[in-house]
Amino acid sequence: MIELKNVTKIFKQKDREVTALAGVSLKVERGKIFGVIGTSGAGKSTLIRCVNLLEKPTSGEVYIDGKNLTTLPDRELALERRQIGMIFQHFNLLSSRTVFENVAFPLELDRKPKHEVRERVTELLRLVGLEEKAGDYPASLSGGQKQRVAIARTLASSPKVLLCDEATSALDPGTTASILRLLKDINRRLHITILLITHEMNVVKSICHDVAVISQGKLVEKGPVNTVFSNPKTELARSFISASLHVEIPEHYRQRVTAINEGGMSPLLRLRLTGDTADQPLLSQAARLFEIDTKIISAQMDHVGDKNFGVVLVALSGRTGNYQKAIDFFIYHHIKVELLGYV
Ligand SMILES: Nc1ncnc2c1ncn2[C@@H]1O[C@H](COP(=O)(O)OP(=O)(O)OP(=O)(O)O)[C@@H](O)[C@H]1O
Repeated sequence: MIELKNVTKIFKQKDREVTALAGVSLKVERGKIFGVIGTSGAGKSTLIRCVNLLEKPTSGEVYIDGKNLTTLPDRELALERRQIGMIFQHFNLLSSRTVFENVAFPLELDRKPKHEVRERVTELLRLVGLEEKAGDYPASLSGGQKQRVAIARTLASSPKVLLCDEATSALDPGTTASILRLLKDINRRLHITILLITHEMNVVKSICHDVAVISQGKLVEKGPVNTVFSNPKTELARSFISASLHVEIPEHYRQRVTAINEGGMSPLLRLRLTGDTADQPLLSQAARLFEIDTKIISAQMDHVGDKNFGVVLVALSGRTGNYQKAIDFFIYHHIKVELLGYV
């Protein structure tokens, strides 16, 4: 449905060039939700803006539904763009228009008859759960409600593709979850293909089928979400996954932890479990094999599809001479181990 082939975007400034995208290729199958995740400046906005040619790629091709947009004359491109809806972090609503009038706007531009506009807008406001706000102005709405209006407005043109540019970044976690549920619902019910960009792995985890990780304008990793979560190949993907888990050293441990073992102290380890390691009872196996004890201090396990992953903070005790053997055992079984200090 969406295909980028070797897309490069170079911004030319007075004294230098910035390569925002360097040979990006990706394919989003019809009816799927595809997430692109990356840190600030990685090229996410440029990538999503290249899909509807708000930014013209310096080289490479962009296909929507099999049509190469990069070679279309402006008039045809304008027609194709109607099939591509877009929502933004800051909603971009028209403040002088009511909720109803905002959603009606694209239909009015299309010169649809009044009764058709009324019917369609009412239906869309029902879909996003805002029928009662039809006469209100954007200023009186919450962030989540504004984003619902923006979604309804973009759906008014019956797009085949929806591009979401950090659509939940300005929202609190509860509102984010409800907007993500709405996007998932739209994807399922209206069969709209969604490409979203985000810096939060939770967004990807909640609704995406596939994910790509972008760094310095390149896609460094991509695949089905459960494969990437269970077996991340790059350090960057791993760090996004851990950031979606909130495992902190508790304050009373933080105060006691020392960099050097002052004798008889317990190593404090952070264990990152992904893929098969998360399904195996490796902590108790290590305990039996090496006569050590593992005290769990903090932990969070999560799952995507049928794959588990998680982070566990443990303090080792027991047979002191076997600590390193236990750590080697974990590493051998593909657990990522960090020694945080001694307590
Ligand atoms: N119009 C422009 N002119 C020059 N450089 C630009 C322009 N737009 C983006 N860039 C540069 O391209 C790179 C990628 O920017 P982009 O906005 O795509 O990143 P991003 O991942 O969306 O970041 P953020 O999450 O902070 O929005 C950055 O180095 C940025 O400074």
